[in-house]
Amino acid sequence: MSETMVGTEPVISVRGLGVKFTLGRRNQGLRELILRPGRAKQFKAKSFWGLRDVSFDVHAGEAIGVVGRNGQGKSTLLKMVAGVMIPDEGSVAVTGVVAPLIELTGGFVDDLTGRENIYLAAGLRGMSKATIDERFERIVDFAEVRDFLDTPFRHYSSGMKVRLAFAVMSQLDGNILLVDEVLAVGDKAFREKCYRRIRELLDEGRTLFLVSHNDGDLRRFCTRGLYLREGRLVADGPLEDILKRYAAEG
Ligand SMILES: Nc1ncnc2c1ncn2[C@@H]1O[C@H](COP(=O)(O)OP(=O)(O)OP(=O)(O)O)[C@@H](O)[C@H]1O
Repeated sequence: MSETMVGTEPVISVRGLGVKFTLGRRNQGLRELILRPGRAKQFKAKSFWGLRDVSFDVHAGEAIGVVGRNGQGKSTLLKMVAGVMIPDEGSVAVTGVVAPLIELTGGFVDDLTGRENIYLAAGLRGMSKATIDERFERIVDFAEVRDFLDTPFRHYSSGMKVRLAFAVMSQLDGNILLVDEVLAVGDKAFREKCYRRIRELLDEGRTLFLVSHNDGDLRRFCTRGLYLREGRLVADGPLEDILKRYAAEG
């Protein structure tokens, strides 16, 4: 954290955050199910904490890399900051607006054209029609889908889908940028373009949360790291220290 941040209010404040998941676990194999159908409805619910006792503050302009092995709570943490999940314990306070570059194509509709999806996705995230009109060309240029604008989204290649979704989301005005593995998708040229766009957004003073398994991507943007293990925040500090610790334990 720089000297100027000391004393300023955090843009994200997470306190004692806990999220509990319940998995429906079938108690019988298929054989049992067929041979003894009367007992086929026996299930055992299994609960576990996806996140537990997580606390930290983030100040405006910080760029944070979130690391941890598969299934340790990284995406869940970003979803909590995005406000798309409700905590079972603790709290997440966010000042400002979040631009979530997570589950990118989630809000896109297969039957609508690229053009319609741009208006729908940006509109749903609070962008006015006038602003979308104004940024439309920029979005289309970035996504390189001009020839497919009036084609239904379902006919886009998977790379084209992600390109269009990233192009829309990265034009949102949110002061907090959440990026979850989108850089792992797409070809090299598109990744470079995403890097440039993220750098621009950072230079404008946005706050970044980046989940990645790629140390190069983390080092490129982030100065601070959060290390999650089994839903617990086991380390929070300078990115290099966090990467070292993760490498030693991972
Ligand atoms: N809605 C849900 N219901 C039940 N379990 C869930 C749900 N969402 C996540 N989980 C579980 O919570 C744990 C943490 O998941 P999460 O997606 O946050 O991990 P991650 O660290 O992002 O993993 P990866 O590196 O594989 O993307 C996993 O065991 C996952 O299966």
